[in-house]
Amino acid sequence: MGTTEATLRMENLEVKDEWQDEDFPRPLPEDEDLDGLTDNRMSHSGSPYGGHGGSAAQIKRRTLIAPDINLSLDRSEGSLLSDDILDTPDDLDLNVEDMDTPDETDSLEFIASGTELEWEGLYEVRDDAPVARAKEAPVDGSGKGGEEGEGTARLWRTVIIGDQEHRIDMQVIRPYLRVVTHGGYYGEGLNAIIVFAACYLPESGCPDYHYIMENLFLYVISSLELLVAEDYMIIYLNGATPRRRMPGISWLKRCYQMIDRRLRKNLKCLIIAHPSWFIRTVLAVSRPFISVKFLDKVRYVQSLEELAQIVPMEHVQIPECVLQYDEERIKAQTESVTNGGKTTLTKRLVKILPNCCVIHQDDFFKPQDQIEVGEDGFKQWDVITALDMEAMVNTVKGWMENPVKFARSHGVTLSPLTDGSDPERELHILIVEGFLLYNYKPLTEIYDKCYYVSIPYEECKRRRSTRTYTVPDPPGLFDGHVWPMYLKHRNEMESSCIPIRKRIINQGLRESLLPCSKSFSSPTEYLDGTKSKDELYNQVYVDLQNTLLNKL
Ligand SMILES: Nc1ncnc2c1ncn2[C@@H]1O[C@H](COP(=O)(O)OP(=O)(O)OP(=O)(O)O)[C@@H](O)[C@H]1O
Ligand SMILES: NC(=O)c1ccc[n+]([C@@H]2O[C@H](CO)[C@@H](O)[C@H]2O)c1
Repeated sequence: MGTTEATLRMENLEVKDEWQDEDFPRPLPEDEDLDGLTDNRMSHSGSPYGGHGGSAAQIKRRTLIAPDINLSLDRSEGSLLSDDILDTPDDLDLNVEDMDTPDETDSLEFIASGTELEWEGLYEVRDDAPVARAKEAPVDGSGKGGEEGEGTARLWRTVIIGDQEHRIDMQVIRPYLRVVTHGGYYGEGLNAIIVFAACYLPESGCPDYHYIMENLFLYVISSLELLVAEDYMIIYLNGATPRRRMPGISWLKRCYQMIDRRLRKNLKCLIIAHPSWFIRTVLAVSRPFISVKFLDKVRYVQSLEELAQIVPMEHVQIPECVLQYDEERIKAQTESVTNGGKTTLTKRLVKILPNCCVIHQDDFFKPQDQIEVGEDGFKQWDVITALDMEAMVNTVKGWMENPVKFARSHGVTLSPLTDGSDPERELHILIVEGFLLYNYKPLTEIYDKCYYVSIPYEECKRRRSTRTYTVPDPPGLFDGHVWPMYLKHRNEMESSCIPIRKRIINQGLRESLLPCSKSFSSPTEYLDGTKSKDELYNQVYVDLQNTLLNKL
């Protein structure tokens, strides 16, 4: 196999002759090397980390020495083995003090002081070369050391992180090595794509779970050190990962904290594919503790198609189960095509969104005897004074002040992130649904995400004729009052700078307003109410997910 000109610039990284790379995910070589590497690493059959083909060269065993990382394998506080880390997988106490992001100065410093490690050596790893040997069996009390010598010599990998030397038990993590892979490069230069496939993680109930995760942790950290030369992105494939395989928060937190400053700063984007509510909620509740800069790097994609729009996928390995998961999700979306309408839509959204409360504007109509009668002889139902808006705003404020209390008093079941977690810190959503929301200033100021459903005059009239409100429409109400009021309010709304992203084209429209609150801040979405109910639902659901995730 040929060499590559690519170089790693690794601050204070020392490479010793103890690193054996056979199982290690490697950066991709230059074009001419690609095929050989792909054969081994891009397929999912058999062991993707088997030895490379091609002419023999010498194995270079290397020890990576990364700077400024304090790792300890004892069980003292803060060490990898300490119970407070490993036994509290869902600990949300994210210390993100140092989750800062790159600035120009740091990058320059880094490049200036960087030690260059040439890829060349990494590709000259061959089976006929000297075998990496652990210096000694680990003294970890785990009994996992295995014996040195023939047949077991490759089972240990030595890495030096900070001042400490660590050995990775390669045997125990061998089934999980595909957790981290190199997915090629993006943009100009050596901007690596690192793929983290959560589905390959061990199940939390498996024997030696902590021991495996501890070794996997070291493996991931050292993989990152080796794979990342310049800026990089991580694709976190969350799909097809049952909860029992999800890494504990502490493990993820530890990963983040242990990677050195250069890696942290050079991380440009963390893409979470197929995010579950769990992952999203974790980030949501961690929001107060995670730096805004770091959160800005997080992007969510709902499908592999969406991922492919952002990332060159040529060398990104997608596990079979994730591919399947992706297909099933698309199917589910396509199959569910039917339905729509703002109340209908709201009812469906409430069922799927976590901790979601609803306030219906219609519930705030004043009693019939308080509704004014206009010059046209009709009761004026479609004006803001027909509604007790003060009461409505107070209700919205009640939710804002204490969504947990609000939810409980309205019979909304709260879904805790984890047993015993604090519901106050969880994500809460409020949908405010009504026909005259954007025309009432105290409310327009609180919406974070707005939807605007429109249908043409004829369709509106037709649908209305099938409805029976608590006070049925007298003949002529629609043309004499309802529709004219709609046009008036729409004009008012449009001229009051409320952002309607897609302007209404059809003159004969009646809108339903479906603003949605908490933690969103995106412009109003125009929805075509003539679409089927399912189409509308899918559109809003996906949009809400994306908006929520990207704005958190
Ligand atoms: N996308 C749709 N396609 C066909 N019919 C629909 C669609 N959406 C709603 N409908 C029908 O239109 C009627 C009104 O729906 P819905 O109650 O959801 O609307 P709304 O905007 O809440 O009305 P309101 O003016 O009472 O607030 C219902 O009969 C519903 O079944
Ligand atoms: N919900 C009611 O009490 C009521 C009574 C009379 C008319 N309406 C109509 O509801 C629509 C908003 O959902 C408005 O167009 C009202 O005309 C509602």
